[in-house]
Amino acid sequence: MTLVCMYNHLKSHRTPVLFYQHYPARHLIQSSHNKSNTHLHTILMHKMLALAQVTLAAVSLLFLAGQVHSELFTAQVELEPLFNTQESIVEAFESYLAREDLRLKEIRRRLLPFIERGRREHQEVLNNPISAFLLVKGLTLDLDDLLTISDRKTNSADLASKIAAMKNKFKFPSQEDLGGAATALTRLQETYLLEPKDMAQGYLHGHCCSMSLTAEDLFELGRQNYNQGDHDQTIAWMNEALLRYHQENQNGSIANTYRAISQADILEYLAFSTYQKGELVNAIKLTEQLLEMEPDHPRAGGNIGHYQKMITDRKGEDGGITDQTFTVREKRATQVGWEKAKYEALCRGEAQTVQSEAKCRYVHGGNLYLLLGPVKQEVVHFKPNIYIYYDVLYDAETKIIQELAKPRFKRATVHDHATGELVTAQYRISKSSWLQGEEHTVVDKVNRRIKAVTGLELSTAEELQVVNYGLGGHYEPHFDFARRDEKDAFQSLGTGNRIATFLFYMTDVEAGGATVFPSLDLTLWPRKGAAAFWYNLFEDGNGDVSTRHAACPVLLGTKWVANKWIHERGQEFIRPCNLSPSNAKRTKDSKGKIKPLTKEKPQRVPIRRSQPTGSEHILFRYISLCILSALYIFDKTQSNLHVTFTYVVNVNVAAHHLDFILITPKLFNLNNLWIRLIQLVIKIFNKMDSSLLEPTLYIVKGMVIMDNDGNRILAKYFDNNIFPSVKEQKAFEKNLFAKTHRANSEVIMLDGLTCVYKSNVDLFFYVMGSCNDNELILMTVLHCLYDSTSQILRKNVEKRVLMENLDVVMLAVDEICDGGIILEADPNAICQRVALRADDIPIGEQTVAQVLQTAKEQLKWSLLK
Ligand SMILES: O=C(O)CCC(=O)C(=O)O
Ligand SMILES: [Fe+2]
Repeated sequence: MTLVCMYNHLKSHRTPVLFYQHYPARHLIQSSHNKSNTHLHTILMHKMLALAQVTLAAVSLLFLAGQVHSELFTAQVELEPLFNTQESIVEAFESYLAREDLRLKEIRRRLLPFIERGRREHQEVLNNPISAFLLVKGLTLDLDDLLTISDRKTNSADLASKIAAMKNKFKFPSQEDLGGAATALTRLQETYLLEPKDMAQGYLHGHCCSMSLTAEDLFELGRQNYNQGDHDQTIAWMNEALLRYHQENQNGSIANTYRAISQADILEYLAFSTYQKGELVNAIKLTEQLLEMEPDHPRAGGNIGHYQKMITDRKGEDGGITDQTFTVREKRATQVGWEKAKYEALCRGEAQTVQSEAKCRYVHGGNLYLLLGPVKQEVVHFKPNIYIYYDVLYDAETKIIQELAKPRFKRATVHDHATGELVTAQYRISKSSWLQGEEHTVVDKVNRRIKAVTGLELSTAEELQVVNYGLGGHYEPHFDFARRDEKDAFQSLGTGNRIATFLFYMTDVEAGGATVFPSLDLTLWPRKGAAAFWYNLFEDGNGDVSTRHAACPVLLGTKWVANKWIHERGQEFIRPCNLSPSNAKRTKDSKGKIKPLTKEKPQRVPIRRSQPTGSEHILFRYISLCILSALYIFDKTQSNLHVTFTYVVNVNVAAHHLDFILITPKLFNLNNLWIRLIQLVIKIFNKMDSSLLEPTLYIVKGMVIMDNDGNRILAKYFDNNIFPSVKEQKAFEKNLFAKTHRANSEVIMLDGLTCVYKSNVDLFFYVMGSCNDNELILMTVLHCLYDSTSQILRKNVEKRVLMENLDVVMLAVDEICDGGIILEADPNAICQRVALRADDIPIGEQTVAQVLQTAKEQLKWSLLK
């Protein structure tokens, strides 16, 4: 009976309660609501009543009665206003404390004559009638005054009413928010296998440091775990709470009288969870400790008897579960099943398989927008094909989308299979808004961009959904498409099922928050401005169950995404139905894991045109540059153009695509073809009204050649904004050399620049571009720099020979690139030109500066003739 009673007592906390649930004033309130809590509360009340916490009782009452806002924890942005609330609360308390200080000072002042009289010779006081009068007055009138001042409640009442007034003005979290926030920590702990002892000190998966937790905080987290029936976690948290309690007592950081919990409270949970785990001997030990601390404890004695009886009934067996044979991970897998365990492992960045065929490329999909700025596509998974597109959302657009979404945020819902209704669920913690294309040009632009990149029809797609994840916000494994047995799924829309998902990442997430595909062993880490894309349906219209995916809990930082669910209708000619058996549903193995399709023909990629080959990528980019260059020259001179550029474009307007013809680099007169071309380019630009990526001619930021000690031999920077002084340039070069001279790769990102490099014997060649630039173009420039140097040095690419021919190499650098614009990428052409110049002007007779000046002049005139 006793035991049942205790169990009930503990169980009675299952409903979420305020954080300091044991705070005396709150006990007062709660115990009147909840009879079963009365006993525990009475004990604590006795301890605390002396404090006469009228103020806090009033404030707490206010929270229970007042207006509080729920679900703030479901989106990070919703929590921001709490700082205002907090600030006002601090202000109100500061003013209360100042007035209380004054009051206490006054009491002290009025007490002084009492003390002084007491110190004087008693007879002396009595001999003086004035002093004697004051003695009498002191213990009558003055005492009354003192008591009145001591009992003055105006300050606390004022504080309470001030805070009461705040409820209409500021946002306050609700009990549900508190529960949600605590559950979030538990979720993070489970998913990322965090240790309570690390979390207690403010460590999150190696990320330091949030605020460390007090014994009361730790106790509350333990209690939350208890309420969820997780006794291992309860024990872990309560042990930490106990430890912290002792530390705090030792260093006197919390006044004992004001403590919201006692050691006995912690021990009670600890003992009971230990019992729940079946570890009876330990449970007895803990309960005995509890009894030592509180000999009158109402349940402890009875429980010990009960545990002992259980041990006797089991003939001395403890009944404890020996967990030692399992690792934490194995145990978790047995607790939560295959899929969740895999999901969590992928969230931690474990268990990923990188497909060897995965590769990056530039694609345009035959789309006019993308021809001028092809998108960077990475195929991160084949069958099903999952793509990442980089730099497809600008920061400025992200900001606007966030601002549009915020005022309309609603808690994200899920589709209830059984009822067909949209409901909120613990397994999806975020807030979202839907944005229509018509409401803002940015939304419209983004929609058109999705259409351009995917090649799919968007008129039947859902609106753009913008999502902000909350505390530990996540979305457990789910399908984006509706299963056949789902009631009412998308039927009312009349647009068919969700054929594909396009998911923008609007933030980088500091830790956690990945998108994972448990069946595919695939983790996608959010990268600001990038987007993931995949088909949810096979070509026969059946759902592809291997696309089941999840959003991992956000461990640190902020996660915003925006997704577009594209529907079947309208895609009939773009992605025609295919009933081939290779599109049959995938099957699962005994563990529930999706079996890979062995003979399936490759799924159609979302790009309608044939994929460009490696050299074509570079070509596309050059073409766009050429078109722009043509415009640039056109702009400068208005007529009579002479063009020095390498590539000429022949435009096939009728077919709505551009065919490119390579023509040898020679000066030639502008003829009809060029005029037509320029007219067409203007037309395309008009049509585009905004290009996908803003192409620029100023691609190269700098070129450097260093020796194998990292000393600069030749350096040229084209953008003064990046490194305004030589000192900064040299610091950058030092860093660049340190990072690259031993690395076995050819490209790195440094100080926001993409740097491609190549080394030979005792020389290092570098070409730098901005981080948005196409590495392939930078690579081409690098190869041109290297190959022309090699030709100039007659294949002796070494420091000594280079120093002897430095002037000619400098000329070559100028021929390759002027002010950041690439002029030529063909080493043969470069060598021809520098040879010409070098012969023309006997270099020995001029300074290098003069040579360069002349070279520049010539180039300028050849451009603007
Ligand atoms: O946020 C993510 O990473 C995935 C979101 C998602 O799967 C969804 O909203 O359906
Ligand atoms: Fe999804």
